[in-house]
Amino acid sequence: MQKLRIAVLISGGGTTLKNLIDWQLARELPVDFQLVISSNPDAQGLKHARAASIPTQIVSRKDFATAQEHSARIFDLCQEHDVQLLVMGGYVEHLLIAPEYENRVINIHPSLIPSFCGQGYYGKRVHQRAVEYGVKTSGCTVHFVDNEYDHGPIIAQRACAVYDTDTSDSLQNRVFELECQLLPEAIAAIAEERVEVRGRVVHVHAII
Ligand SMILES: Nc1nc2c(c(=O)[nH]1)N[C@@H](CN(C=O)c1ccc(C(=O)N[C@@H](CCC(=O)O)C(=O)O)cc1)CN2
Ligand SMILES: NCC(=O)N[C@@H]1O[C@H](COP(=O)([O-])[O-])[C@@H](O)[C@H]1O
Repeated sequence: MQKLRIAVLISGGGTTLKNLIDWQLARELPVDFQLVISSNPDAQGLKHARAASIPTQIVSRKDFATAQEHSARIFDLCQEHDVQLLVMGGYVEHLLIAPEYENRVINIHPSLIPSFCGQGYYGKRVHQRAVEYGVKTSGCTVHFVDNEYDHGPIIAQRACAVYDTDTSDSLQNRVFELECQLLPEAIAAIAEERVEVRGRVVHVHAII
């Protein structure tokens, strides 16, 4: 099978990127990493990319007048590297999708969308607010990215319990374990051409 040419967008620790690299090294993910793009020159995640010999590019938001110009630079790089799928892993900037990349950008969000998502909801804040609200179930969501935060068609979700003894740290750890399975599974489904988008509804066809 042809491997899917992917790029990963990061802003910080790169824990999602590291997990994808580990899956690819274990030959459980049919992808070739073309590029890691960071919005932050000091992102720790860049070390994971360099250790895996993946080319890196820094595209800082502050170097561009508008989110549109910043996003356009990111998609120009994707075109130059013939990227088929762009994956957000802890990316915090607002991305405006180039028409040719519609339904070719995905994100993993650490809650069950449409709960605890949108502007201001990223990283540990998501879990802090879920614990404060007292929900009994949380989880993670992989979705296609459109021009609104955490709004595009949902590809897959996985849930876990939330206990009244949980802190934002303990919940983050439990959800992250789910993320480490769900995102590679979703990417593999896209690579195997098993994912079909019909309006807002995504059909993920099983392997027969
Ligand atoms: N067009 C889209 N862009 C982005 C999406 C998306 O779904 N559509 N997802 C985010 C990732 N994300 C959660 O999954 C997320 C990240 C950041 C924010 C946020 O509130 N950001 C702050 C700025 C933070 C900073 O610069 O340090 C803000 O906008 O005020 C919300 C959701 C990535 N982009
Ligand atoms: N709203 C998006 C969001 O909150 N993403 C979350 O950032 C973490 C990875 O960040 P890292 O790569 O900086 O470790 C992941 O848990 C991901 O779900």
